[in-house]
Amino acid sequence: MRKSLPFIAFGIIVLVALITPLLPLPNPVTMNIVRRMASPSALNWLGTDEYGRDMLSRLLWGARISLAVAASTAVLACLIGGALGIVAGYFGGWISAIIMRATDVVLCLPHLLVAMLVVTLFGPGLSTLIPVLVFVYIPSFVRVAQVSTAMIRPNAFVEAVGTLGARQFRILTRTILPNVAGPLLVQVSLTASSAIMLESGLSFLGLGVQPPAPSWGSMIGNARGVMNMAPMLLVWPCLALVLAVLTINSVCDRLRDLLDPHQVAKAPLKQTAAALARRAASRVPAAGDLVEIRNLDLALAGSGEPPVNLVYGVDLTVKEGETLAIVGESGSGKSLTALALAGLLPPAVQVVGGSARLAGQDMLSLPEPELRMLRGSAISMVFQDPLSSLNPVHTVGRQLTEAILAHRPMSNAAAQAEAVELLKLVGIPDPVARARNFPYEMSGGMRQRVMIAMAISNRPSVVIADEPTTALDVTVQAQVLDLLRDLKEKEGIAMIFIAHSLPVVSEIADRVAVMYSGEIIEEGSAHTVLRRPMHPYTRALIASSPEGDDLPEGIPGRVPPPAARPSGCAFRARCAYAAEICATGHPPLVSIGGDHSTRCVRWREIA
Ligand SMILES: Nc1ncnc2c1ncn2[C@@H]1O[C@H](COP(=O)(O)OP(=O)(O)OP(=O)(O)O)[C@@H](O)[C@H]1O
Repeated sequence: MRKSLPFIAFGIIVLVALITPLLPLPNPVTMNIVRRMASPSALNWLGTDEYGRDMLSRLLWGARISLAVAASTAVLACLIGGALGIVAGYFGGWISAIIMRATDVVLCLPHLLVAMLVVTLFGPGLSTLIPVLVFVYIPSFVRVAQVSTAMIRPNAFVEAVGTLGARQFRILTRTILPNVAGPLLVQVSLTASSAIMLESGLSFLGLGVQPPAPSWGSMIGNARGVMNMAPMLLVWPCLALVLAVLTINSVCDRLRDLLDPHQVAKAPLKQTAAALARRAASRVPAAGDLVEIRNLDLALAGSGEPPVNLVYGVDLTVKEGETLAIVGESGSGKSLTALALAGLLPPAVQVVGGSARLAGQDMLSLPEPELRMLRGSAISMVFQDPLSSLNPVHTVGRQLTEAILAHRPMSNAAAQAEAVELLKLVGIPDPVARARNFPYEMSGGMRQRVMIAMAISNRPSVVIADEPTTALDVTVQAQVLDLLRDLKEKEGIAMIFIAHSLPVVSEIADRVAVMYSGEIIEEGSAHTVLRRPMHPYTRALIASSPEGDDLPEGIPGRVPPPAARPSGCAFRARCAYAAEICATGHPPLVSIGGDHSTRCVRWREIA
């Protein structure tokens, strides 16, 4: 309820502004000199102004103008600035240079002075005010959209859509736009509250909404002259202004929280978080599966387009204390499968079927607030790049302390002591001094240890480690793998370990699932899959990163893009064992003894 309060308050403000013409209020511009500056009464609930006009009526009609100016300014600036920013971020080069330099120039101009100049030249009124406000707010949208697009542009999925022959316009609108919509939406709400302030400032100076039309700014300006005799005339419009801006800012904060699934739960949720985590833990069937992913189908949904399947019918289970490794080349669907379990799928990717249960709780049907409480407490993640996952402006000790306090109510001092213990547990020497370091003061290996400490800080039942050693050099890789293995043995935490290379997972995994082109093609105990691989793709993966002095053998070709997945076996175009039968029908995942299964129809010949 507390979380939806800003939306409720905003909804009430908008509703009241919309129905103002229907309310039985006195005309906001009709003067009544006899009742000048009258005190509040049954006739005029908030009294009258210096011309005898009803204050309540003027406030509500003024709200309509303020909100209309704010909404049209924010939407128009978002459309123009967002489009320019996406184009600049996507194409880069001279196009970006021109757009961004022009943006810099506009940003250098003081908003209020530009608005005053234009309004003075072209005359006051809404038809001048709105375009000038749109002009001064466009640059902030350009910047947000440009930065977000430039960050998404290098991702494999953007290139994949391009290689399918999609036109630039389609890539921009269907692939990039859904990924930058979140930050743009937050900017819309920020701009709306800022535009209300600017409009009021201009109206106060007599350059905005023209009398006798009511506007909060002009009401403040008029009340200033009579504030000695009727101070409340100044209070009401100021109060309306403060309330509207505060409400829009709170909506903006909530939007940011809702649109950023990586945010951890805030302090008020501590009790519920702990309760949920306990509830989740208590649901674990005695010797049952902690994680149970069944028939998971994920797709890239474009408006009006048939969805492109990215992950097909994935079935996976992880028992308590067990480590499951998901292995495969880039683009095989490993990360999306794990992200679905954590409720962290990118906005463009949708669940089209199946379930992903953690301790019996279907994570795909949980609302975001509950998911957020479980993240960090029942399930946590270690990402590939610790530098971008750690906040550069806080010490690692503080970040660890906050991670603990977000889920467990305790004193700050106790959380700090626990943070130091955690640093010690993950093998960081001199943990008390290291807790005071900023992330940039640590080596890559140290930072990854901090990330691991953070992931286990609330004793989750399962940790997802998404290529945690890829960004590290070989020696440090081995140390981090040793640490994860130790933690798994000492703490009994289950783990889903995502990797490209099979030898890496041989160190740590109990079971291995090999993924190719969105589906599992082989699964079994780590020992069996590594010693007796029964799918040519698994064999090729092992040969591509051999142990010892053997030379690696590259796998010819590349993973087919999701929209161009061939019929039959998806690996057949790259497979040395491919035969006619591989092109007919989709090969099922068949059990070939014990818990070992493969999707290769020719596994007997391979054996
Ligand atoms: N936000 C997204 N929008 C559109 N497509 C996406 C998105 N994220 C992933 N994909 C696509 O989904 C498919 C599977 O991606 P996923 O990241 O799960 O692969 P992966 O095996 O984990 O690869 P990597 O090892 O590179 O992380 C890829 O084709 C990828 O391009």
